[in-house]
Amino acid sequence: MAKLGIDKDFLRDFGELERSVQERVTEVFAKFEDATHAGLHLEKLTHARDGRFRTIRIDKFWRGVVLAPETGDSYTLLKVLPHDDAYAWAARRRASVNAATGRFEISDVAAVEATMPELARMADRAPKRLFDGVGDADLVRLGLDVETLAFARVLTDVVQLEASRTFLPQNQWDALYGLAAGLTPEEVWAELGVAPGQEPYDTGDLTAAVERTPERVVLVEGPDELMEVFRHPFALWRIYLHPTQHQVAQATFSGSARVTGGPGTGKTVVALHRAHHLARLGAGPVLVTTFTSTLSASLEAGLRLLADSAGVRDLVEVRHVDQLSYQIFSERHGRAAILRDKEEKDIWRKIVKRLELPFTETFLAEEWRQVVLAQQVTNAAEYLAAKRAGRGRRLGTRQKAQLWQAIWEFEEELKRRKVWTYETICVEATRLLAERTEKPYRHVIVDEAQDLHPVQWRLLRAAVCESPDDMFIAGDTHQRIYNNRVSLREIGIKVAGRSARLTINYRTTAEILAWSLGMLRGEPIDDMDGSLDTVAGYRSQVHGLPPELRGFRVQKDELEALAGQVRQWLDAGVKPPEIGIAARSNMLADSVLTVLERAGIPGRSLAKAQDSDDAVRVGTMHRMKGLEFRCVAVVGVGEHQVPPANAITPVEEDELTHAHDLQRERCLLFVACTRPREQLYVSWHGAPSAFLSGFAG
Ligand SMILES: Nc1ncnc2c1ncn2[C@@H]1O[C@H](COP(=O)(O)OP(=O)(O)OP(=O)(O)O)[C@@H](O)[C@H]1O
Repeated sequence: MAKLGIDKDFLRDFGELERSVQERVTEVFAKFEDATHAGLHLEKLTHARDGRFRTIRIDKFWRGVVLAPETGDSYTLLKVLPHDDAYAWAARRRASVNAATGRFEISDVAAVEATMPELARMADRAPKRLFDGVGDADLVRLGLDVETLAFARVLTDVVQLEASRTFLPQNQWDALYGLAAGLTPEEVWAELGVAPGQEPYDTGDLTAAVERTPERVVLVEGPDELMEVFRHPFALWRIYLHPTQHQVAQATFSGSARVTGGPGTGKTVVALHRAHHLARLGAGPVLVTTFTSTLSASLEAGLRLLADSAGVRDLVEVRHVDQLSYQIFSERHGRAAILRDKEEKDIWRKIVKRLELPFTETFLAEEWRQVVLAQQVTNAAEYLAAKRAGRGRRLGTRQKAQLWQAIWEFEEELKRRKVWTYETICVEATRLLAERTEKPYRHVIVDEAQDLHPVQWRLLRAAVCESPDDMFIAGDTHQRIYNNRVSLREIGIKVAGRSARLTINYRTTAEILAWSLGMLRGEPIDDMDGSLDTVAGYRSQVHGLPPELRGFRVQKDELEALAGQVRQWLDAGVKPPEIGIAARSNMLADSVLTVLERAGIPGRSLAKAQDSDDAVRVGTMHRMKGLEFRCVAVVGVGEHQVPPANAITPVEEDELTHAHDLQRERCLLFVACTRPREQLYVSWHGAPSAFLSGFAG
């Protein structure tokens, strides 16, 4: 039976073809098997560099370009173009097999030949070349063929390399780009998904190579599968995974595992694929969880796109972690009365006053959350012995005794009022789960892991037995936006030796990514497992405009200019929901909504938006976590607004917490700035935020 492969680049083009052409393409390829048997429709090119390219008639005007094997009957659809363009496209190119990865690649040989002489001339005059520090043996080991090696040797800067992305063989370009981004040959090797000691592949067997390239070619067995691929042409992540993403999503781990990586590197994509994979294996229920309802709704939507059968879908449950703890709690105790933030502050305030304590209520609340709840402290002796690693202010025994008295009174007050906080519900739910011998889930998958509190981690740990593939954790500590710092080891989650790091950003442009990363440079950020995380090697392969930074004298001018910017995006054809506006405070987000309304632009708060709302999304930076838009404006990034004074513990109260607060605020701005796919606009009035120093001009 003939096998048809669909190349990733074609699927992207397919989404942009006119509907009538899309329908015709679908019809032609639904009958592809008959067509190839009849041997009628595939036409050989006369002046081809690669004799294996064929064209196929779509209609009078359009032609498909198909790669046909020398033997066997597996075909790959590469392009659909107007007649002459299709022939010209195929005539310039060659298909090959990468010796290191075994993957199939296409190169635009004509472009390589046309560019080489000028690059060589420039290289002769240049003092240094881009890959002077890497020997031929390493480049060959990384899969470079003779032509690409010669090409790499005349490159003098990374801009030339970036410009060659469209014509060099894909994996070979990836290897060069990884080296140019500062990765070692070994790191590049690992990223390409090549096992250590892997023998070179047979570069003559194209059919095997196509089958070995799932990140680029999806093989369809019949018309139904074909329709399914064509149904969501822009959701490429459903079908084509980077080798590292694929490996992590499908691996069998002897225990818990995790994936890390910068913004937009596909951690959520991997988490979804993993959930799907584990559900397919069918060992038991899979929980997919995270820390907010907005995020769990977007995970749910992603899974709906991915899960192809009801059986698989039924095994996966998506819910955010507080929802899970509340459910377990309420099954036993019924509804819980939740203590509101304001009430909590009042209780602490009264205790401070009554005991005449030299601490603020914020300090006490943090001490309760970050020490007592985080470490399951239940009595004075345990509190005296507890680690206060994340807390800067040193306390003497007498002060600790005072603090314990305050915390004890607070907990007694909660009991007296019969009220709960999300954390105490979580603690109780964990206790209930610990009593059960049957755990509710066989696998737990956590997204945005950096923002879970230790009590939430304990709940999740208690929801699944320790076993192979029990927990899978996706997160990025550079995007931590709450004060929750956790050591996975201390919670009983061991991921050492079972971690993967993603480095290619699929969301944002290289310009936006580089600018945003500048904001974090030099910040020491933990990796939740006893070491420091790094941003080394993060890169994007797409280019666009640099971020636009604008300062104003007063807020009124800033917001008016924002409305003008949004109008400009809309006029350029960006749809309202593809625009996101982030502000540090709810109040500023509300002002933005008012200004948009006055300008006649539909706006919707992210807290209330439904998928179907045709409006610009406006919300706090916190709400932007995990989301993405074509264009993003981050407003109010002034010296007094970011960070806001009330979010930063005074240095004289607690030095370490002060530093952590600043880091968290910096990361929050980083999160907001890494949401756009195409354009970023950042504005302020008065002096810019200190976080922009060195960037804002
Ligand atoms: N293999 C892939 N092919 C195409 N697109 C991809 C791939 N992997 C991820 N993407 C796209 O990249 C974008 C970012 O992916 P995702 O949200 O999973 O990243 P993330 O690492 O979780 O991001 P963040 O940490 O910033 O929330 C999404 O639009 C996703 O569809």
